Amino acid sequence: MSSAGGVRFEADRLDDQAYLVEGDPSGMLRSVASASAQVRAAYRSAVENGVGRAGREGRPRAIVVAGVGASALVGDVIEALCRYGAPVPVVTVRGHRLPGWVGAADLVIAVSRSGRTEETVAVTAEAARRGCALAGAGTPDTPLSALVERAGGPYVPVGGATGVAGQPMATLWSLMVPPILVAAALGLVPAGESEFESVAKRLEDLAHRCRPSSESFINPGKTLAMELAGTLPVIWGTSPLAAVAAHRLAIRLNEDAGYPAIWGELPEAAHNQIVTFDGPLAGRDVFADPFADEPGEGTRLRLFLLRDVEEHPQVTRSRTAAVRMAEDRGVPVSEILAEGVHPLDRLAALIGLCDYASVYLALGYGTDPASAAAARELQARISQ
Ligand SMILES: O=P(O)(O)OC[C@H]1O[C@](O)(CO)[C@@H](O)[C@@H]1O
Repeated sequence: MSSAGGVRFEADRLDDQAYLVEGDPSGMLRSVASASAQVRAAYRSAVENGVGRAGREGRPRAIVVAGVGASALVGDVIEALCRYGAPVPVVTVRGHRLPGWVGAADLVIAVSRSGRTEETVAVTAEAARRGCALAGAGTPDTPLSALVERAGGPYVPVGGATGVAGQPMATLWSLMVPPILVAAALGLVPAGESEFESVAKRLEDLAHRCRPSSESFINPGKTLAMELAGTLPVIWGTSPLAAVAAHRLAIRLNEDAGYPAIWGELPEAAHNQIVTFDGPLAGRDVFADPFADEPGEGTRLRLFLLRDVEEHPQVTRSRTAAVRMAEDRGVPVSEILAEGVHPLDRLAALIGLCDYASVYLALGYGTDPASAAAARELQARISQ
């Protein structure tokens, strides 16, 4: 048993079927299980809504993806997919303003589940004023959809769902598939029906293995949640794409469980975050833990390596050395190896598992994974 902020993580809860329903009133576990359905539906909807027209006027000079939070990860995924093979730069803008260089030769893809997020709407409006080509994904009949449609761009509607199914964190795949298909229409990413079907199958398989009725000792989602519990997680990706999954896990932990997390990417993290293995938060209790049952129990640093089979050889050396160094210093390490040939398959393998782990972690702490109350409070405070 571990505790944080006076809230106990109770592993038993993860195998208590009644609690998994009661403790998750909005059905976040069901929304994670819907990932494969999201992929299939978003593929159909993107095709029906004409994402293919993005390629008709030739390639843009650059692609800018506008979004914040989970929606901004879509830009990071496209950037990671395009980084080494595509002749077009991809930049994600998480803020209110477009960089000065963006102009009429560029394509701006706006991503927002709500279609109303202040930053994303502001950037898209600025892009429209500068004459950029626009595309988008999110809720229809919103300020965002109006901007994209007025500019003649494809806008792929994402659900009309309310509750947890309407939350950006719960709809990553619905938001991600259409912009990737825009990049595919531009010849930048090899992704079509068969690739997305394979992603859907992988997510389906994970949903089966991580289902609530599968017990902790054979359930990889519950196992990962138990490894996360009581730690300050340092999550590293070993490739650009795996780093997006690391970022995704960190922000899911924040939003689902109110849990802190540090994420990074090798080789960069080997130049700075590795020093934390020698720091005051490593290898022993870091927060006084009034509920600890055993001496030595409490929150401490733990390294989570999200591994991609496509690692730079020097990253492989760096990772191997970092694991040894962590073990020498008493920092526990969990490694998750992404399976799959296509990069999207490997991304799905990592994100699919991490999404379950994050929700199970929240439930183990008795937290409603759909509340994200502080983020809403802040938005409400600044919108007045
Ligand atoms: O996709 P949207 O609706 O623009 O929301 C962006 C982000 O804002 C939040 O709703 C928090 O304010 C996050 O949950 C989400 O990832």
